[in-house]
Order: sequence, then C-alpha cells, then structure tokens
Amino acid sequence: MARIKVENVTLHYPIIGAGDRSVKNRLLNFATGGKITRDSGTVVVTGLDQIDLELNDGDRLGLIGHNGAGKSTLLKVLAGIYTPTNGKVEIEGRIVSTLNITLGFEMEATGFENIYLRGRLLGLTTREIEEKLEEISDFTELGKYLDLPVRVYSSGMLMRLAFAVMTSLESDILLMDEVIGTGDARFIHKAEARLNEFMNKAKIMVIASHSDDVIREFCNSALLLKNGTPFARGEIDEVLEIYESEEYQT
Ligand SMILES: Nc1ncnc2c1ncn2[C@@H]1O[C@H](COP(=O)(O)OP(=O)(O)OP(=O)(O)O)[C@@H](O)[C@H]1O
Repeated sequence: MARIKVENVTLHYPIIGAGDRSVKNRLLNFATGGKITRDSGTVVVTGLDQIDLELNDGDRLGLIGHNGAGKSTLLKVLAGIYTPTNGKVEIEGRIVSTLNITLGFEMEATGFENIYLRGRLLGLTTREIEEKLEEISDFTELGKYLDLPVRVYSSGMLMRLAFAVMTSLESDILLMDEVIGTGDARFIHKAEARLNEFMNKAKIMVIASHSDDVIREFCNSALLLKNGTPFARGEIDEVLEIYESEEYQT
C-alpha cells in the first residue's frame, strides 16, 4: 500500500540579493507566479500556500495551473527535494520521480558506468543493476557509445540513457513533470510504450502538465493551483473548465 498525506504545507523561497528595489510593487499585479512579500527586508516568494492533499492506491492526480502556480514546487516537496517551511508531509512507499532526470550524471564516466551510478543513486543493489543492465542498454540503442564518456553524448542521447534507467525501476509513487521532450520521433514513440508500462505499475501517480490531453489520458482527478494555493480539485473535465474560466484567469 502506498500513501501520500500533505497537511497544511507552505513553502517560502527567500530571494537572496533581491535588494531594496520595490520588487513587490512591480510584480504584485501579475497573475503569474506565487505571492511575493517582504519579510524583515528579504523578498519572499510563496511557492506553496496551505496545501492539504491525501492520495492512496489507485490515485492518479494531475496538477494544473498557470506558470509559477506551484506545480513543480509541490512535486519537489513530495519527492523530498524541498522541506516545507510549515506543515507536514507523510509518504509511504518508494518514490521515483522524473524531476531533474539527467541530473547527477558523471560526465567523465561511460554510459555503462553511469547506469551503475544512477542505479545505486536510485536505490538499486549492484546485483539488481546487473540483472537489468542488458535490458537497459538495449533500450537506449546507444551501442558502442555506452563505452564512451557521457560528455560526448548529445542531449537526446543523455535523455535516452536517463529515461531507460529511470523506467527500469519499480516505484510505488511516481512523480512526473513533462519528461519526454527530447529524442527523435521514433524514440519518443518507443519511449511512450515503455512509459505507459512503467506508469501502470505505480500505485500512486502525480503528474504536472500543461497538456489537457496528458491529464485526461493518465490521470483520474485533477488539482488546480493558483499562486501556490489550491483553487479547485476533483473530476478532470470540471477542473479543466474552471482553469479556463474568467474567475481563475483574473
Ligand atoms: N528555486 C527557486 N527560487 C525562488 N523562487 C522559486 C524557485 N523555484 C520556484 N520559485 C517560485 O515559486 C513559484 C512556483 O514555481 P513552480 O516552479 O512551482 O511553478 P509551476 O507551476 O511548476 O510553473 P511552470 O508551469 O511555469 O513550470 C513561482 O513564483 C516561482 O517564481
């Protein structure tokens, strides 16, 4: 069983070096981004504001909202990358996230070595990696490049490698932002099939996306954020309609 419980979570980004300029006055009227305030002289962006959320097995939540609404910040809090300023996050189950998918690659190490490094970083034992090695390397179709340092890879080649390792894992909770942007058309098609399989295995999934199609295809409910705060939650079509409404847009 997997579970996510988020209680009254707020996350502030203190902006070091914003100076004395009146950032607040200049930006306050924009609908984009989290709220901007000033705390003892320091400018603070509120990435998330009083979020409550409970997800259990079978839940597939789509996070939607304007640029800077807080979608990625919420994913990062769930992934444990950020600690909330206030509130509580309880996670039961193993998390795999697509955030920063290519981060942590050792540029001087070969593709093969990076499969081991990534695997270890993502919690696999050496034996588990060995068992998956052939399947991962076949999927990348990088052939002899796997013996070369990854610094010589193109961004699409690096993405193939990162994607292959990530999707070879088993996760209880899958956290995703838009991931398969890179790669040629044929690889994207192949990656989609593998991604579907990977997603089907997860017990809980949270996807942040600007694509209605992605939300409709992969999720069974949606959470609409505005300036870091929940604005609507529930059935996908209803929440997407609220997203388009004047009430949300103004
Ligand atoms: N590292 C950071 N430092 C300071 N502020 C940040 C940082 N990351 C995000 N923010 C701020 O937090 C707010 C929420 O950003 P977030 O990236 O979560 O939005 P988002 O909904 O994922 O946006 P988008 O759709 O544009 O990707 C924004 O106002 C953004 O400026």
